[in-house]
Amino acid sequence: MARFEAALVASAPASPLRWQFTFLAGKLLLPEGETLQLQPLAAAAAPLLSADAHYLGRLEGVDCWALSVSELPPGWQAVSLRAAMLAMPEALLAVAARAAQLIEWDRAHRFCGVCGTPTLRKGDERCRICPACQHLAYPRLSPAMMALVWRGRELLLARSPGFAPGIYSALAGFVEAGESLEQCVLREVAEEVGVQVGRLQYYGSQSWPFPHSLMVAYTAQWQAGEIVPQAGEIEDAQWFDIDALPAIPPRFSIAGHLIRDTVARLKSGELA
Ligand SMILES: NC(=O)c1ccc[n+]([C@@H]2O[C@H](COP(=O)([O-])OP(=O)(O)OC[C@H]3O[C@@H](n4cnc5c(N)ncnc54)[C@H](O)[C@@H]3O)[C@@H](O)[C@H]2O)c1
Ligand SMILES: [Mg+2]
Ligand SMILES: [Zn+2]
Repeated sequence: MARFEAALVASAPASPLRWQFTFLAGKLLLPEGETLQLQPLAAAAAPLLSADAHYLGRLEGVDCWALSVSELPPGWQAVSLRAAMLAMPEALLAVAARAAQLIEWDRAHRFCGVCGTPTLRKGDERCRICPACQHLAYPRLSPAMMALVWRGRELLLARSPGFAPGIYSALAGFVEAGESLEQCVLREVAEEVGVQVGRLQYYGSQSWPFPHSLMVAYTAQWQAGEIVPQAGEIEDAQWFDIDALPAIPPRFSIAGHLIRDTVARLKSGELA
């Protein structure tokens, strides 16, 4: 796995190349005409690093920066972050997720949420501070559970209205104030598909920059209840035999990893 060293400021002499994640209204800028492959830029390449760029750290010794621009520089194209991330190598995915979330945080916290005063970036940590009331705004994360419900050789997969046609996935839902992740799994599964689950097993997590989710994924065994899809949230939900799955998300998302790895565990008898 490529080594990424996070940092707030560049500590060593600048590398001749740099990874630069430049955003325009939430879209990622890539040099025109290229495929969706983000390429390291020569240090002097446009768009030049502006003073409010965010230094992210070093990926395999190459400096990584994030910045936002207000108009499209000549010779660049704006592409969807999701589409670009689908084409990125794994190591770059995490840096792109960090870049996107810092740009969104910087954009959404320019004024103090307490007194409305314009905020400033703190020099010693990733934080915006209000010069009037000292209120601190750190980059916001929204924890969200993901649950793959299983029963014997079957998986409970669902689709939300915004999913690509035919795609089914694991259930997902934001953790609410005062709730643990486990309580969120039980609540969201009951709300979204009407069944009760148990034997929660942690699977893994993923930073998900749309716009600032932190996905925490579990497998959960069905305990009771018939599927009743939540109107408005869940377009369809069904039990699928592990040898007859519908189209599922690619391995780019933790849902894609979770479903494929759980199928393997059910087939091997590791999960039973
Ligand atoms: N990486 C993956 O594999 C994967 C797969 C599915 C969903 N997700 C993500 O999981 C997250 C939650 O999924 P969901 O949309 O089903 O959530 P959900 O089931 O809780 O329902 C979404 C609703 O939650 C509310 N909401 C929006 N932002 C919120 C926030 N930050 N905190 C609390 N409530 C909020 C809104 O009313 C929204 O309609 C989303 O960011 C989604 O993109 C990731
Ligand atoms: Mg949901
Ligand atoms: Zn303030």
